Amino acid sequence: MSSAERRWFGGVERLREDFLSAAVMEHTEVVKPQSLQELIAVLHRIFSGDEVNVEEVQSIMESYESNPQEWMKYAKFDEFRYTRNLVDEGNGKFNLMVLCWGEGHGSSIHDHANSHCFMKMLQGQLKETLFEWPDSKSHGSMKPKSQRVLQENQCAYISDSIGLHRVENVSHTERAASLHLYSPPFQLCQTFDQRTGHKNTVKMTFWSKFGERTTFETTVSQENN
Ligand SMILES: N[C@@H](CS(=O)O)C(=O)O
Ligand SMILES: [Fe+2]
Repeated sequence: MSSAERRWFGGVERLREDFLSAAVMEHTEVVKPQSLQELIAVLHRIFSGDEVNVEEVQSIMESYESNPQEWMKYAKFDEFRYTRNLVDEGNGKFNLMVLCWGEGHGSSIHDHANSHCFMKMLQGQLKETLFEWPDSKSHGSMKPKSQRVLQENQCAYISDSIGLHRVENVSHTERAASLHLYSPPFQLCQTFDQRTGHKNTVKMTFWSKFGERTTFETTVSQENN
């Protein structure tokens, strides 16, 4: 590409960014991000204020059409459990990450530390099972409230007021990848024993940050899977 062409493309990109910013500010909500980079730019704009419009975030994340080339550098799988790979720190307002689920990998039943949690499928399918918060008096097992299979490009939402969930890649042949946004960001969550309802606080760690594998010391305490 010549430098003149580069300038031209740069100009077009800026125009598109201005358009997206204006659309988001006016809540026209018809913005379809054309790339992961553009999705991140729109999310920064949406989260620049103090309020979170759940439907708006959900619909924008859903309208991004997953393109593996754009998120491949974050998709680092482990043989034994699902991995959490940080993509963007959202100016301190949110964490955006790619979660990589090998065949049969799943999370424990957990909460989301009072944050909003958006979960968009990038590849494959994930089964989400919802649970009620266990009653402190009843010592019995936790019964599933509902279950659904999330399909490619779908974006689900959960928060502690909706309940708890377990997420699983039940496929024996296909891996899965999902894009998660948490606002505000958090590092600790609670996991629950399905048989007793007993809970534990666990630290959530990153397998990689910005496409670079994090060191052993910071990943050793991952326990939510
Ligand atoms: N909330 C989980 C992933 S999931 O099972 O929704 C996490 O951040 O590790
Ligand atoms: Fe979760």
